Amino acid sequence: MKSKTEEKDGDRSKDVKSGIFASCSFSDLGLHANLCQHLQERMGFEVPTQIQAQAIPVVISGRHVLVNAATGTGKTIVYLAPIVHLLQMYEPRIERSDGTFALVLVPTRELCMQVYEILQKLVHRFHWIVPGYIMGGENRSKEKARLRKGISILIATPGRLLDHLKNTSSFVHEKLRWIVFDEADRILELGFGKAIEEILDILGSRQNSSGTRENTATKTFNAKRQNLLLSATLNEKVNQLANISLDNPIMVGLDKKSNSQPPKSSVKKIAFSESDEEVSEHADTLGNVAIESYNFPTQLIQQCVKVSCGLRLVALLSILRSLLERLSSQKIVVFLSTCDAVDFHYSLISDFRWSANLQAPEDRKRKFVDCKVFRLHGNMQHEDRKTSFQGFNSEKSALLLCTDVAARGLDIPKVRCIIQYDSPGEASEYVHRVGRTARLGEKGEALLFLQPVEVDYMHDLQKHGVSLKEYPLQKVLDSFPLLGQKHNNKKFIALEMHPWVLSLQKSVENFISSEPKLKKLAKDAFCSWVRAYTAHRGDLKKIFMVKKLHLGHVAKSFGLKDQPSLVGRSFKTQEKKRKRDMRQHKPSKKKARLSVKGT
Ligand SMILES: Nc1ncnc2c1ncn2[C@@H]1O[C@H](COP(=O)(O)OP(=O)(O)OP(=O)(O)O)[C@@H](O)[C@H]1O
Repeated sequence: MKSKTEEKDGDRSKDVKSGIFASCSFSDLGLHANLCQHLQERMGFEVPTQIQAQAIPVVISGRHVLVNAATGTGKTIVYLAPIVHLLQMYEPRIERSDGTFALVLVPTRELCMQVYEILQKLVHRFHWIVPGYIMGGENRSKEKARLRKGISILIATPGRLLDHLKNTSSFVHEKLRWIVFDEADRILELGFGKAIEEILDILGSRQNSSGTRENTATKTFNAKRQNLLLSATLNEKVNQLANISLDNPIMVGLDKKSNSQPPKSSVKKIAFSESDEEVSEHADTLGNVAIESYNFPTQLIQQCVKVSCGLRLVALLSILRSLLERLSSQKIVVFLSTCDAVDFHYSLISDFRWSANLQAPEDRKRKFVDCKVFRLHGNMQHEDRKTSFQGFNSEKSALLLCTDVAARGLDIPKVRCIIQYDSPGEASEYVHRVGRTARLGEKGEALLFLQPVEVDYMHDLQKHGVSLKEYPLQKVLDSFPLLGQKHNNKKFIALEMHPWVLSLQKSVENFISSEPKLKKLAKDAFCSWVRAYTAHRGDLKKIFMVKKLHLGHVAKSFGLKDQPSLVGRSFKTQEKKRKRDMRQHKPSKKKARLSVKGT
């Protein structure tokens, strides 16, 4: 028999799910019966989500569309299902020699593989529709061979696509009908703007640069072309992309509750919630589609861990241990700002063994964070990156340490907690990072680490509709027994003096100083972390001020006992080297910033 709490939880989950799923069926949306049956029986999708119910008929109608909906609401099917539906209707049937009919552009390799895998399942009954992918890091000649044979629906990262468009003469795309930009804003943030313009030019799908829409009858714009843009966060960059790539689009998913300015555009707007449905015409250009307030899954618990710099590492390790003790099966993702920081924390967490008794012999020490650990960042070898991502995906209980390379679009089953150990910068990145949990009505929690000097960032997030509760760090620290005894939690004690904190910090420092490789990783991570901290942009510079950092405390947060001046000197040396390299290579400001961020 179910307990009352379980029943309540069940009811709540039903409520959440009813806000996500629509009350119609896939066939009501106009999709082919075979495809609907396949979605239900093979993929387990009983009914469409609300955004699917809203957007699929619009995509089938052939209009250009801009889709905005919360993370994890099923946007991938919004474009893949109508494309498969329309392609399977072609008479005579399409053939491989016809080349590519649909192109899906995504910002990262992991997302490329993920969309490809969903597409593979979706075309299962339509064997004449060939799915394929091309992306950075893969073997070019093998990709050329696959393109020569013909790929009907192609998933691609922008750089590699442009490469093939320029250099692979056997890549047939004359019949291209759809261009989809998934995570459109991220593609542009990663500096692919110029590549996208070139791609649109080569494919003859770019509208004129004056910002006014070209008549679809003009020579460059193919009347049959249908372009789609999707993201959970829209901004001025998407606005620019929309202006150059969409023709008289319909916008689906903008919620009335958001503080968005109504777009001054010829865009038709359809509200996300069915009861809210509204279609309205606006004036001339796409103008301002920036959304200030973001939508979050209602079941997502969002908290903030306020902790001073020197205690960050101990707090992180303790929270991880507490989460894993609370639920034996836990999938946790920790976001860090740089590749070096990922490598250091990965090695530390994988190897650090501990006993509450500091004098205990090595063989009596146990792993402090007892679960499988994975890492993911842009500087890893392509194959390692693949193995790591697939490994974390398939585990029931595991920890992933990563940069923002994992922030977008990734649909990893059963992730219960997102920890933002380093803050995300732009609020839109916060949205995507936390969006890796609480997907499609599942439970999830998100913890954001902030130092006391950074708390203004919470106000910045509040402007975007994010409200954070304080995480009970003291209570968690009190809950750990030292030498078999729990801390007397009736007595308030400053975290800096907390016996658990002191003991753990000392053990971590001893462990790192005894492992030369780890110590080197810690120093590198320290240096790149400080550099990344200086790379915050715009108003965020006033919150994340490097001047306010105590470098000694930063060193402590990497378990370094060295005096800050020593580590600081190596930081200065690296900084000089970086400036010298920059002078030699002269990358654009944007690229320099990205390399500092090092995702
Ligand atoms: N109609 C449906 N019924 C059940 N599950 C669905 C349905 N549509 C999609 N899903 C599942 O929901 C999850 C989220 O889908 P998807 O990754 O497309 O979300 P998204 O909106 O693109 O998220 P993000 O903004 O983070 O990229 C996936 O696991 C997908 O298989």
